[in-house]
Amino acid sequence: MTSSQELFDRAKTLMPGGVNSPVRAFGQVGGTPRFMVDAKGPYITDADGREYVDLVCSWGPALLGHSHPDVLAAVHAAVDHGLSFGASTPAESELAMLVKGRVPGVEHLRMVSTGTEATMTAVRLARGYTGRDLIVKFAGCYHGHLDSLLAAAGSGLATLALPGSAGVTAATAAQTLVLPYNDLAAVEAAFAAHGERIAAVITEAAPANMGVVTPGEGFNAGLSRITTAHGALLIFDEVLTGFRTGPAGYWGLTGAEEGWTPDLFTFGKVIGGGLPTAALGGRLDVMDYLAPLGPVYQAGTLSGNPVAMAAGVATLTAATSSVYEIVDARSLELSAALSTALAAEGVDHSVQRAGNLFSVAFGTGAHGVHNYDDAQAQEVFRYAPFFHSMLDSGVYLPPSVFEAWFLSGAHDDAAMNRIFEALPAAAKAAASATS
Ligand SMILES: Cc1ncc(COP(=O)(O)O)c(C=O)c1O
Ligand SMILES: N[C@H](C=O)CCC(=O)O
Repeated sequence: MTSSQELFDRAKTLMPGGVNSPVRAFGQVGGTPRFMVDAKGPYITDADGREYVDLVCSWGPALLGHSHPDVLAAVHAAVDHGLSFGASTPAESELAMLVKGRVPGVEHLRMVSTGTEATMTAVRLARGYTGRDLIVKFAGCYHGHLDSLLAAAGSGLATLALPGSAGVTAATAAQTLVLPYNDLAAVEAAFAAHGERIAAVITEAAPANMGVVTPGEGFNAGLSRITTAHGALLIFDEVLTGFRTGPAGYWGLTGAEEGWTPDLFTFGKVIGGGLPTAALGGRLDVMDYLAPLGPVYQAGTLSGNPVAMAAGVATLTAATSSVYEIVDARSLELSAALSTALAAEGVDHSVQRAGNLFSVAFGTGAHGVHNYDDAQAQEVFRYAPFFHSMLDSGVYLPPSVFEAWFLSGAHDDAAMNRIFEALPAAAKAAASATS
């Protein structure tokens, strides 16, 4: 009996499934979730003292690696002045200025505590601003666990093979139109049929919750064009991609060059540097529709928490162009090595990429994954033996084939070599998997 097993057995008597977020439960890969007690740089250590190269990075926030000295120092300094004031602080504006400096389309910003709160508020704001009721989302895109966006939601729902969530009323579900990803014709058709009722289209800037999917050439630009033409808003969910795929997120790699800007952005993960902070921001006239200036209500006891703000400011300050260069280069190296190892064992696969984000899909061949149907049609059964082989070799991957792999600026040669050495055995395990 390992410490993780003992801790998991105890947790199961205290919490549903023994976890506080479903993907942590190893439901798709089986076995005992590792209980973690320490994380530094590219490594994470479990309760049994086993150290792993971490390719989860807290599901994205640890862009700089774990326990970055600048972030820890900023947090310690903030803690010395108190944990929470329930009042405005200078650090909120410092973080907002850093965001605006990177993403000029963010004219005003509202801090919240989780990505879910950011997207939930963006949806309410879009409805309030436009006076319309329908929201368009794409199958396989995950935007957090708000009722209206849980249909065909990817992430943990994909992992558990759930089409949506119980507890969402039919009336709420009916106000969400779910369309296939990467299909602009379907978007045009939805607007032709319901254009005067659609408040917003929400999309992951680059989907990473059905595995990674590359937005097709012109797809995001097309969403911007169509929504603008119909007086609807485009909500660009950068909770996962924001400040990770580049200094200005995925928009910085696409919209900035193509000359379009979404009406609203949502951010999470990296913006809080590992503490619970997220945000929504965008057009001034839309954002100022929020209370106290406007009629759309939103609030939060811990919003703009001073310790979280300090972590966010320190993280964005330390995330210089050289950090992005490292993450981009490591991502290319690792996805190439992954593909080489799988090909050597004759495993049909595609490495799915969007900026520096990537994931693997099995049995998808030359076609790859372009939407949720493709993602669900893959040979999911090959991932569990692949995952456990990597885990046994000291590499901690996301415990679901539908999640992205995350690197950091701290993934040095030693960490990368450990991953490279683990790949051949894992590829062999994937090759011999049976459904
Ligand atoms: C694209 C995207 N949007 C929203 C969310 C929700 O964020 P949170 O888990 O902080 O509520 C997530 C991840 O969880 C995400 O990946
Ligand atoms: N896919 C999710 C976020 O990006 C995984 C994190 C979670 O829900 O626990």
